Amino acid sequence: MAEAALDLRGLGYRTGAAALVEDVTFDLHPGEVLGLIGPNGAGKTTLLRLMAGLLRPFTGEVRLHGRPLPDWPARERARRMGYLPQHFAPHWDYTARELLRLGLERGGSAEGLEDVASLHGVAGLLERRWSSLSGGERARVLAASVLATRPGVVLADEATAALDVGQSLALMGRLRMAAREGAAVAVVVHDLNLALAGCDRLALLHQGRLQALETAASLAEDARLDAAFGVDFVRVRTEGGLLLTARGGG
Ligand SMILES: Nc1ncnc2c1ncn2[C@@H]1O[C@H](COP(=O)(O)OP(=O)(O)OP(=O)(O)O)[C@@H](O)[C@H]1O
Repeated sequence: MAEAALDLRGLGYRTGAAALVEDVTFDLHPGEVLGLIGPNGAGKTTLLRLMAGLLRPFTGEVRLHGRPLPDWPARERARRMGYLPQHFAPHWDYTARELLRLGLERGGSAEGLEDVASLHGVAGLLERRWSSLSGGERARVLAASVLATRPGVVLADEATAALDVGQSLALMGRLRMAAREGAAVAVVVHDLNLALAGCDRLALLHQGRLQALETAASLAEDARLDAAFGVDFVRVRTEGGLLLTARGGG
């Protein structure tokens, strides 16, 4: 496998006495889409923010292309990493065009704005102000402004949460496209079937700890999934792979 784009070693984070992330170690490789899954409060957002360098770990470290994150000049790091937050509110009521332009400038990209908008399915929204966009439209514009710069590492926190099923699949497709072009992608996904369909490997977090890190197909069969979510999953075999459906709380 290619050299890691991001490597996490013994990563830990706490507030007061509570450990939000504990002893997490894994590599994220160019060309892969890694899904971060786990129940509410498992530590997925905290882990993603540690990976993005937005939080400083209490233990361990994150390295980007072999170099510790704090050693990267902020601008260089921002150019190499695209971060899609769970919640985003711009400081100003920008139009989608302005947000896309800001994204392209931040990434030092020479790509044409109209081309990028078409590629990401937001050409029809360019003149709309942020305040006028629906939740799903905002998510699409935000994703476009981050992916437009073709960052080498893409970290997306529940980027599909506000999207309908078609748009969710389309966004997962764009993350896949970024990976094919060489990006290392980590995405927090709540919809397990979307995660199974769209990710190469899945990292299962529970109570701040990495419970499993396996191929999506393998984790789908793993009883640790049921244990983490407190659910007996029914596994339905289809031509496209396993589908998970929940039987009820344990
Ligand atoms: N600043 C903070 N102070 C105290 N506790 C926090 C803080 N930030 C997060 N937590 C707690 O840490 C745990 C992990 O939070 P995190 O947002 O990382 O979980 P998550 O897996 O992303 O959850 P969800 O699926 O609900 O979005 C939660 O119990 C949360 O309440």
